[in-house]
Amino acid sequence: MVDSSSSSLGGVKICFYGAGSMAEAILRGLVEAKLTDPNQITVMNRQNTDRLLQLEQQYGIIPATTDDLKNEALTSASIIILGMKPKDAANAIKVLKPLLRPEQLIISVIAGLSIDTIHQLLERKQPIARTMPNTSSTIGLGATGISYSDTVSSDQRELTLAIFNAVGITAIVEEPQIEAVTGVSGSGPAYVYYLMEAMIKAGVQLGLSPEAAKELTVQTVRGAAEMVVSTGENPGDLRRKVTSPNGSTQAAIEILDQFSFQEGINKAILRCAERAQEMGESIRAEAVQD
Ligand SMILES: NC(=O)C1=CN([C@@H]2O[C@H](COP(=O)(O)OP(=O)(O)OC[C@H]3O[C@@H](n4cnc5c(N)ncnc54)[C@H](O)[C@@H]3O)[C@@H](O)[C@H]2O)C=CC1
Ligand SMILES: O=C(O)[C@@H]1CCC=N1
Repeated sequence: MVDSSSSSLGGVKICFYGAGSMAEAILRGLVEAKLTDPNQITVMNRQNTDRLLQLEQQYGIIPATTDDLKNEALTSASIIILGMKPKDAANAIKVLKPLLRPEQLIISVIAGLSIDTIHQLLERKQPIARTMPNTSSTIGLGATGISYSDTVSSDQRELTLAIFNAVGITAIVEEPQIEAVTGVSGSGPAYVYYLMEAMIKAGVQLGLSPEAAKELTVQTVRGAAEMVVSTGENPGDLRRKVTSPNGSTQAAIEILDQFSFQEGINKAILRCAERAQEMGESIRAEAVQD
């Protein structure tokens, strides 16, 4: 089920544990949609205080710059969002373990990290929302897959939806399908940018200025996506409408087929999902080491 509705987060305290690009995309959405008061949001990272102060200046959120402030932020939040890289996750979760109260909701955006591994690292069945957003959340056009542990209450499910619906659309999936979400939409923006890079390069090769090639490419990708949304037609049907028999588009598609374009995309997405699983297994290995 895909959902794009939103509701208010009221006075719920949210702590971003990790303050990188994904954390910023989400907190920016929350603040700009006025879903929560910025002073209900605390942000922390490992050591880059300048980054926290920049986020404070830009969004009005509260930076947790000392160990005491970090501990207080983690202890007092109703929701803790794990936003570190997979390689840093095991250590960060171990630090969190003695500070947590049983009813605090953990939302993870970390690729590959399973609910079971988080439970193992915490040695208890904390409520967990495992999510896979994407960077388009920055402009409110994100696509986020969400799965919940059994211990997440219905209020916590609503809060999770409110957070991610503030930055785009959401789809609730069973946990094993989160890797598929990573393959399709988590990493998906990168495939589209890669396609755009190739289109711009070819345009320049054919004599367009770099600026014109870029503008035409960007508008084409934007227009194509918007056509699917506003007409409700399938991408395949829309493609066929562009493709006149024996015309220039058909000639282009034949070349793409010659280079196994669709197979390439298929294999890329399958490998992406597999890689996410491998990253998750590395974190699990750290969890069982202790
Ligand atoms: N960038 C993307 O397109 C997407 C990323 N993700 C996931 O989001 C997570 C974060 O990715 P980015 O924001 O791109 O990474 P990033 O490198 O921009 O940010 C990571 C943040 O975690 C902090 N951190 C690391 N260890 C910490 C610790 N022990 N305590 C406190 N803070 C700590 C770092 O200081 C930094 O602020 C990753 O796990 C990734 O799998 C999910 C979907 C899309
Ligand atoms: O490349 C990565 O591992 C992350 C996960 C989804 C997008 N970026």
